[in-house]
Amino acid sequence: MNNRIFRVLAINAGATSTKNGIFENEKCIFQSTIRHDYKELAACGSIKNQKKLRTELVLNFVKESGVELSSLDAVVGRGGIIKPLESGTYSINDKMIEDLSNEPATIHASSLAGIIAREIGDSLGIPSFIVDPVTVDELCPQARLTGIKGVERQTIFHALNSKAVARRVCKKIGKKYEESRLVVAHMGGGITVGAHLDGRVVDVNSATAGEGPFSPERSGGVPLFSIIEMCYSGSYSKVEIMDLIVKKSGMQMHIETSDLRKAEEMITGGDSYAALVVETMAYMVAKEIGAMFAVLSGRADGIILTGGLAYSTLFTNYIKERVEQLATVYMCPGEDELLALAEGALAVLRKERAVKQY
Ligand SMILES: Nc1ncnc2c1ncn2[C@@H]1O[C@H](COP(=O)(O)OP(=O)(O)O)[C@@H](O)[C@H]1O
Ligand SMILES: CCCC(=O)OP(=O)(O)O
Repeated sequence: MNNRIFRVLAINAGATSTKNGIFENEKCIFQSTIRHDYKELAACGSIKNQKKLRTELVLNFVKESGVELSSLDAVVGRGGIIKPLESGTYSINDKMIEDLSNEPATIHASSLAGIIAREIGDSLGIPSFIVDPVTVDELCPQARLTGIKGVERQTIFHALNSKAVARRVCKKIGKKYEESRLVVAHMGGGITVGAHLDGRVVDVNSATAGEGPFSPERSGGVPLFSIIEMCYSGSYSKVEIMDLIVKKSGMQMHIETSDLRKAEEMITGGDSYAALVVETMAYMVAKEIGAMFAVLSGRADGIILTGGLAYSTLFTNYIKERVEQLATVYMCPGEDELLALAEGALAVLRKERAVKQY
């Protein structure tokens, strides 16, 4: 049974991209990364309304691959903002679809991958899964409490890739992930920096809740009173404020692009404000790494820089300058999300791992 070759379609909807892969067992036989123009997505009006565009892109991808849809054994998508849960592979059931279709899931594109995976899976009569969604919750009690009783922190972060690259680095340095201490900074459309202690992410800034560094399109932590003033100014609806924090702020608000490559071109062209914005984003990542280093009591086996922004030497050099005294910095540019999704689905198809129910 385990010698069988399984074909899996993996879908990863990110804030600025749609990434797809077709796997034959662990081997990726066809892959694509579609980087969306900010205006193309904005024209859809809402994340929900991006579903048609992104579904068409996934189906075109399969068509171009030459792989028959009917030859697939499973479809797996990146999970979105659903209820907090433990790490693992989950079957996409009706309750999950309901939660992926409603607030707060609808503020981030990751929810679309699960919805699209289920639709394609159902149309083919094959199972659909999500793996390590963005709401994997392993926070230590001290990371959960806030200064306002009843207001607790919730993890919304790049769980899938952060854990996948942490495992990869552990393999390289001859450690078990379950016995390691790492700081992992995932830097994409959103930026999250987590403290991984013995295989659990015990603290991490939320990607969407106005915490941590600003990112290509998120505000990160901002002075609360200024936001309260904006909320009561009469100039913004609730949705507009949330959109500002999650989709329309950060680097993009400052210099009108969420594409770091374009920002680098601006800097090369002599734009000193673009230079300040990019350097500040890196400064904030370094500051968050320092905070997570403290969470690990000042002892870490390494610091990992990953995500699309980690391709930029300019950006990562700014970070390294400030943190390389703390621990060895490992570079894992891009992400391992498609492979991690496929692996999660394969483990269930091979009955090596029990599928979890939402
Ligand atoms: N080669 C590169 N050099 C510099 N920046 C890059 C490169 N590739 C991607 N990026 C930047 O990484 C960011 C997107 O990261 P990514 O992890 O793909 O995001 P998401 O998954 O949120 O869509 C964008 O700002 C993009 O411009
Ligand atoms: C919602 C948490 C993960 C996240 O921010 O993903 P992107 O960087 O793909 O937007």
